[in-house]
Amino acid sequence: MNASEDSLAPEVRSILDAARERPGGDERVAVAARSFPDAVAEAEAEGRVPVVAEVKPTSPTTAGERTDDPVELAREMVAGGATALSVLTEPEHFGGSTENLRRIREAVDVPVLRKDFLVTESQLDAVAADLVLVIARFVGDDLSDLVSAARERGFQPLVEVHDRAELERALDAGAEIIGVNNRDLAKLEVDLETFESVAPHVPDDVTLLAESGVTTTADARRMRAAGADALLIGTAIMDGDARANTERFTQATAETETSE
Ligand SMILES: O=C(O)c1ccccc1NCC(=O)[C@H](O)[C@H](O)COP(=O)(O)O
Repeated sequence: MNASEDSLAPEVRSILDAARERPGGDERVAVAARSFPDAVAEAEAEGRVPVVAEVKPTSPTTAGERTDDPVELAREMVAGGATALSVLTEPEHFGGSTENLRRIREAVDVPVLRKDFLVTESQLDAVAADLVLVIARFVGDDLSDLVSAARERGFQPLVEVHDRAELERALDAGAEIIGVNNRDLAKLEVDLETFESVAPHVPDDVTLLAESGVTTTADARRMRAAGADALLIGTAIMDGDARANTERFTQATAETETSE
């Protein structure tokens, strides 16, 4: 365990330990990815807030588990105007699976992000997706190699950062799609100021996501005003009617006041 890992919340340590044990795929995947930047541009052109809606059955910070068909949930999110979907594939702590992702990607035509805690190159080969998450804090010095390995397979890597030092590492690794996670993996606390403090330092040609903690349309507008090209929203969409919830966020433009 290095110093940075030492400070992780116990739940996150457990996620990381499980990730290190998880096997990779048998064969190298080759993906013809649906372009995420193009999907973001299309949403903007149509007057929708670009939302990446997350199929997240449960999590260490959520009570209970949503057990309805993930494919139906995904279809509802797309019907609500989601620009892309994020699908948890982590099984032990988030109730996800690679099979969920495979079925969802087959059922929808928007880009699909594989949301997992990947730490080795072979884990990229477990399932095809349009985007794959690489968390700067979890992969340490392997960040550049994992970004390259993801691209070699056709994935669009989404590099997740939490502070400026991680942002610099992501940029050095050649990241073109970056997510600033408002959730601090050391304490599991969410603070939207995290995005606001990191976003001004992100170059304009990067597609920038605000991740975690967007629970109201006011939060959505706040993240957009701070420079988010897209919003990654899980809990607030999974809690109740996924289509109506997604619709509320995709219509949360600065001009539109929507009720919560
Ligand atoms: O969501 C959690 O409880 C969690 C706990 C520990 C590590 C990661 C966690 N979440 C992963 C995510 O990145 C979120 O699912 C995603 O950003 C959506 O967040 P939210 O809209 O706040 O559900």
